Amino acid sequence: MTPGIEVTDVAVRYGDVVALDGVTLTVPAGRVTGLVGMNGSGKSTLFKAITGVVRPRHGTVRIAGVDPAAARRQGVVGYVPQSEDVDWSFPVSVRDVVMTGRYGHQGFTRRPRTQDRAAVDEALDRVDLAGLADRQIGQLSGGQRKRAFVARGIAQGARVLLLDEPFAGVDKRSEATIVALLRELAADGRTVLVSTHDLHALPDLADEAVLLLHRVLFHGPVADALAPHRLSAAFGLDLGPGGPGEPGGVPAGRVPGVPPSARADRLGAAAGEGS
Ligand SMILES: Nc1ncnc2c1ncn2[C@@H]1O[C@H](COP(=O)(O)OP(=O)(O)OP(=O)(O)O)[C@@H](O)[C@H]1O
Repeated sequence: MTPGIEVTDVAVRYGDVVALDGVTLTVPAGRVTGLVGMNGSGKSTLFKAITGVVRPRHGTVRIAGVDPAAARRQGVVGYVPQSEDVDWSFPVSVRDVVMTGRYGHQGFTRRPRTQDRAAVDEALDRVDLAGLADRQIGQLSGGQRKRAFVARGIAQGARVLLLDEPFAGVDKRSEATIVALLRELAADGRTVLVSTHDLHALPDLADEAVLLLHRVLFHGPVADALAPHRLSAAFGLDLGPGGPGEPGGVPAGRVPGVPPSARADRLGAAAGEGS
């Protein structure tokens, strides 16, 4: 089977800031992979390199066997942005957001055809949002908003789904719904790469985990990624003798001191990424 994403020796800098340095990683299709790292470790930059939004100084990225530009043209990658990257007051409905996933199928007139409407309805059904399709996107809960963007990826026909912090601002019940959905989408053969600070969510969410700190510190089974010495290296913390939530370890859940960054692009810009 073609690997979902192959990143080879990728380096990205912003001026003097080294965001990624020698990142080599193969993300398999048919599994959910968790991308874990502290604030500023390069997770969003890795997503941007995969979607072709930033061009690495050196190294290569292949998505389902093609380069990021071709993957973008072919609609191979679906991107679910961080909540902070979306203007939720933008006057568009949930259906409109999902329809942006069909742009690549519509030709330059961007006029939805019957098959586009059918694909959008099917995607909304799949994420259980059919009943909320005509609501303004900002009137959804945090978890529903994430599912709307997942539906956009499904409508697009994306074989690779990238989710940037999908559990930030989402309650536990919605989180469980999203985890179940992502597992189903991976079981269909898609590649699912999810960045998260939420170590508590990781065992249910992911089949494997990548620890990132500008380079890949570890890639393997989730249980091994959660070993205290590995988390300590990834987060620069003294976690004590136990792992997260264990005696002597940091409290279960979010790692302290690593809040999601606050960025505020327009919905249109976010919706354009990866589509
Ligand atoms: N546009 C930019 N210009 C300059 N530096 C940047 C830019 N974007 C990111 N950086 C820097 O690159 C490094 C990696 O940032 P990146 O956003 O990829 O990390 P992250 O792991 O996604 O963090 P977060 O959890 O906050 O989203 C950080 O040091 C960040 O300050």
